[in-house]
Amino acid sequence: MEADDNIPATFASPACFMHEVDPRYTGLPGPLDRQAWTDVDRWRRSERERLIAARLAVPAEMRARQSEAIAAGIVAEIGDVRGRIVSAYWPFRGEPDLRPLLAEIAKRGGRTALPVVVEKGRPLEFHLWQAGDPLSRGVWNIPIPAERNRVLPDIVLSPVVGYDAACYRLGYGGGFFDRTLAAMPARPRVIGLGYSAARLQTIYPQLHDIPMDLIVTETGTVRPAPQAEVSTVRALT
Ligand SMILES: Nc1nc2c(c(=O)[nH]1)N(C=O)[C@@H](CNc1ccc(C(=O)N[C@@H](CCC(=O)O)C(=O)O)cc1)CN2
Ligand SMILES: Nc1ncnc2c1ncn2[C@@H]1O[C@H](COP(=O)(O)OP(=O)(O)OP(=O)(O)O)[C@@H](O)[C@H]1O
Repeated sequence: MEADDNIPATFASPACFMHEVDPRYTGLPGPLDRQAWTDVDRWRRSERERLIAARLAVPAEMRARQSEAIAAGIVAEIGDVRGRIVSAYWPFRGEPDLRPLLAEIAKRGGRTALPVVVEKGRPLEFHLWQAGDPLSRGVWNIPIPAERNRVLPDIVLSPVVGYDAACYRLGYGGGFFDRTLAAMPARPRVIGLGYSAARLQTIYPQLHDIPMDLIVTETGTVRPAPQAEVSTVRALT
């Protein structure tokens, strides 16, 4: 087109200032901290292995007692469950066994569900399941409800491999719970749970990590400490 001949040469879009943004907010590792994220990844991998091996080394009957104490802590936290949907999980690799709690919730008029891996890299689904309902094998052979009654739980019980004082959760490394919570239309109450021996100074949270509302262990309940910013605002008003 001839009119274009008079337009001075310019860029098709504004210059990109991405290089001036903290790389963590672009979702891309920048050259300076790529090494740091690699280190965190490597550290997470070895901590997962260490913590899973440590809990599997605890005698089964001690783990069973700890599971009971954790279940009691959860009951105290969730209160009246009538008409509510609580999701838990089918335990593996030494996780606390909350199956008796699921039965208790059903007895108290709540509904219970299990997480289902649809595909690696995708959010989990939650399908209704209660004691006695048939199970089938899902991805990684994890037992899942045989019938597909998809629900959105009000309360999600999320087993931790490790946790920290800010209630961040270290899981198995699939990113499933983070992806799931990020994709849910309404945020459920998220209760992390695990053994107190799984406590870490920090999990080095990354932008995708979503903290739990609280963590229940066999020795008590951990709530995130109030943020420094929040107390500053309070102090000013
Ligand atoms: N009991 C229980 N069920 C659960 C979870 C959980 O934490 N506990 N999940 C919570 O998210 C989901 C499953 N998450 C999982 C994440 C990773 C692996 C796993 O074995 N990963 C392999 C790597 C596999 C691969 O990369 O191909 C591994 O760690 O070796 C298993 C389950 C849903 N069900
Ligand atoms: N909301 C998200 N969107 C895209 N990718 C995500 C999201 N959340 C997590 N991931 C990816 O998943 C990977 C594993 O995350 P992370 O190490 O936090 O797993 P985890 O919480 O220990 O595992 P899990 O929840 O399966 O037990 C990360 O590399 C991250 O990039």
